[in-house]
Amino acid sequence: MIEVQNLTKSFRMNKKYPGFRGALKSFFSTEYTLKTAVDNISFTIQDGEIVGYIGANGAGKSTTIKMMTGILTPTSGEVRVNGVVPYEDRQKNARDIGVVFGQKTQLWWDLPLSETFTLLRDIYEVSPQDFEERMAFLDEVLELKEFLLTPVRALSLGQRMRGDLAAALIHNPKVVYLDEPTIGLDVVVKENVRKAIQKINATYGTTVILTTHDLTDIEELCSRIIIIDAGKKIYDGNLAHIKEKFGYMSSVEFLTGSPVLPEKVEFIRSLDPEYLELEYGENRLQVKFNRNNTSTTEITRQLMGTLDVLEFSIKETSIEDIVKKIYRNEV
Ligand SMILES: Nc1ncnc2c1ncn2[C@@H]1O[C@H](COP(=O)(O)OP(=O)(O)OP(=O)(O)O)[C@@H](O)[C@H]1O
Repeated sequence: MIEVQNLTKSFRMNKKYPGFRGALKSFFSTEYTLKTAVDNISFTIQDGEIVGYIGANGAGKSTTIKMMTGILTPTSGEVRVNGVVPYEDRQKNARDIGVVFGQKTQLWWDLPLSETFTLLRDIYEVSPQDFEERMAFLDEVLELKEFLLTPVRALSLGQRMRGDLAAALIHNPKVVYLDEPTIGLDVVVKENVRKAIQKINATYGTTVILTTHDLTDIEELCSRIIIIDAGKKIYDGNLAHIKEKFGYMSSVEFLTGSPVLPEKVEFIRSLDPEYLELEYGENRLQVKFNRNNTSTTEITRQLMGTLDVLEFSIKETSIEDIVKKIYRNEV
């Protein structure tokens, strides 16, 4: 079980002054400002859960994960992972967790993947029999065989990510932290990685904490999500509840040859008075609406007549949109 209680992390930063002289002054100054990246967050995660930990850029996700994995010490509050305080007992904690940072590899760059695995086997003191079993399972779910002997630097991004996942799981950890595990991958590899995560969770009851900006990752993997914004927890609950509200949200963007005049487009609100939002930009208009109330075709048809449309595209609902809605207490 993971218990996070009143967790807070503030960073001290040298006060910034403008210009070159200002930069020098900041460098030698003893004045500082405090940035609170994680602000009094509490939650409990049960064994075997897959929890999506989501929020906009800079919301405080990585900082929370770093405290949960023991890389950072909180300013106040506490984390316990199966009774261990990660930043106080880093070695003990490391035996029970696996970590993947999608943006950075933890594999040895010049070694073939297979040697990284044997090194990890020795570091974690995995018995030869357990290692064999584990590798067979990981090969089955992640299809590693074809590139096991390739040096990591020569792997494609998708192969590298599968290798990173396998490396994080060799010692059969009870908890894995996956920070953007599908970032930059193509659709097919994303799907393979998701399937592997599901299978690992189902077979070994591994607890998974997942941060991602990809809504499909969340939909396919997480029954529970925790949403944070500006360091604070703003939602903790069922994904079904969020989907009911936002699963039908859609958005269409128009690029125009001349500026968009609000008085010419505001009439569109009548198609979906409950949800429709208009976002104006320079020669650009974005219309966000609920597909239960109207359709992309209807909106496009009506706006084609009044706007000087060069191009239009349909966009997925983003995490940022959902966070904004929650902030307005619409959930
Ligand atoms: N070492 C640090 N020193 C100062 N500020 C920091 C430090 N690490 C993070 N921050 C700040 O804390 C806030 C939260 O950062 P964090 O990396 O946790 O966000 P995030 O939700 O993971 O964002 P992203 O989705 O972009 O990775 C940001 O404003 C960031 O600039």
